[in-house]
Amino acid sequence: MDQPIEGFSRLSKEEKIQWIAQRYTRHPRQTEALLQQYWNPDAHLQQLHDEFIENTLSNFYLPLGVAPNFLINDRLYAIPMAIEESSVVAAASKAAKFWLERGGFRARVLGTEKIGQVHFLFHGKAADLQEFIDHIGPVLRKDTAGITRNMEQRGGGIRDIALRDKTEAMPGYFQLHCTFETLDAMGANFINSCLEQLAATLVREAKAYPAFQGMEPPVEVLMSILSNYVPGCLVRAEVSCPLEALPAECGLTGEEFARRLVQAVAIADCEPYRAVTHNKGIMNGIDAVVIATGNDFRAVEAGVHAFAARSGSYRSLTRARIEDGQFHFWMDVPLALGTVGGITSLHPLVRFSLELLGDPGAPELMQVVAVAGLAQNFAALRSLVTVGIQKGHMKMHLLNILNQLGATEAEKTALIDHFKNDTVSHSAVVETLNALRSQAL
Ligand SMILES: CC(C)(COP(=O)([O-])OP(=O)([O-])OC[C@H]1O[C@@H](n2cnc3c(N)ncnc32)[C@H](O)[C@@H]1OP(=O)([O-])[O-])[C@@H](O)C(=O)NCCC(=O)NCCSC(=O)C[C@@](C)(O)CC(=O)[O-]
Ligand SMILES: NC(=O)C1=CN([C@@H]2O[C@H](COP(=O)(O)OP(=O)(O)OC[C@H]3O[C@@H](n4cnc5c(N)ncnc54)[C@H](O)[C@@H]3O)[C@@H](O)[C@H]2O)C=CC1
Repeated sequence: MDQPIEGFSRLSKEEKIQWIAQRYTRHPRQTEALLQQYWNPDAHLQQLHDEFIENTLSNFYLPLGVAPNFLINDRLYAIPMAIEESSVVAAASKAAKFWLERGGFRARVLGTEKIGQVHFLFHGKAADLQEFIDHIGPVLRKDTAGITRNMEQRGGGIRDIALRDKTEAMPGYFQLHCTFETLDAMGANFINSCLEQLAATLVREAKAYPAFQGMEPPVEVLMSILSNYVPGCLVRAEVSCPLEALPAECGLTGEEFARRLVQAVAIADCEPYRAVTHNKGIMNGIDAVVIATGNDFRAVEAGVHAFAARSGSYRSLTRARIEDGQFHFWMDVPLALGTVGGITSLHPLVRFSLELLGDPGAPELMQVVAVAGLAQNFAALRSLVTVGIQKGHMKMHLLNILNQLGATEAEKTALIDHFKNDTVSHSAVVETLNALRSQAL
């Protein structure tokens, strides 16, 4: 019977690789060579990357691309994008060019409020609890002063601490629902440190509170954790142009093109099956920049999709309308991002990405990321309501297919030329490559 391993975390990286390769792979020597092939030759740099996570075996390459020509609030950006999917960077680049010629993107931060909660049980009267929380308010602030001092000096800190009664959802369940300002930090560690101190103060003061004597325990804290749902940490990205400035594509007038875009967004707003893919396309843009700048894309994804469902059904993140001869297209999206903290100062390519963006603060990065998402959605919808997604997407995917087939550089050049005017499909590429190879025999 397969045996588990004890003390894996204490093995050296080489020992970990050896055990994994021998235990789980068909050709252990080749596995070891493969994992070592992806190590960086600079041992110091490799150690830095090893230490980002636990049980590191190797590095996992993700392409880092760039989309130039993004005019955002009258400033030109080249946006770094880390993503494995073909056509995403091309689509963003094409959308950037399109709107560059039409006044560019506008973006503005609507709020930067972060959320954290202490989840606890209390089985007395809610009114008594509210009186108690009001009573210990100054102590809650005093006990967290050591944690919040520097953040407050920067203008941030704990904004509010409020009792929330959740007993209708679960007997005895109450929250300290807290709001924070964390400036250029995403703030998870700062918020969680504050919450754990608030919880300790809550328990300590409840035990000493006269009205709670005899309650054992008066308060039971279950969890102290930030929320990744941040509807108050919101940024708006938008574009607009006169209908006549829209391209007459595929025989459509600019107005007909705009109408189809508005209808495509309306479908994503009323049909969840479409909304999920519509928003996935937006996240192609958002995640690529979030990853390139060393931010936590899991936190962003969870919060954005919760926001898309805030009405009670899952809907489009973007909006579109035609008004007074103008096409308007925009998105409000919650983004808790950091330009300090996490790995933002550690990872050399993250530092490159932030430098590429002009070393923005978190509010400016929020705007760039939101614009990348809006641009991605525009590019996808522009294809979907005209020539279809496959023409462009598969044109970009062609190289992946040719690499899968082991095409030579000469064969790649010939087939890229061949498919300039034909829609790429895997079977068509195989047939064309085989015909080319049989001619060469
Ligand atoms: C793919 C394109 C851009 C081709 O578009 P095209 O018209 O064939 O490209 P082009 O050769 O005319 O070039 C126009 C511009 O596109 C960009 N571009 C063009 N080619 C490249 C390239 N090789 N490398 C870098 N950039 C490229 C670049 O900006 C270029 O300008 P230039 O640099 O020449 O001055 C277009 O068809 C497009 O935007 N399609 C949409 C593709 C897309 O949305 N991809 C996302 C993945 S599909 C998905 O997951 C999302 C989706 C669709 O499911 C979301 C949804 O359902 O809503
Ligand atoms: N559920 C979640 O989203 C969770 C995420 N994380 C991780 O937490 C990390 C982010 O945590 P943070 O507290 O943001 O990072 P952090 O703790 O690494 O750094 C933030 C600190 O930077 C300092 N700082 C310096 N200049 C600042 C400025 N201008 N503005 C604000 N702070 C400044 C402050 O001391 C601040 O507390 C991410 O890597 C994330 O993956 C951790 C736990 C949970």
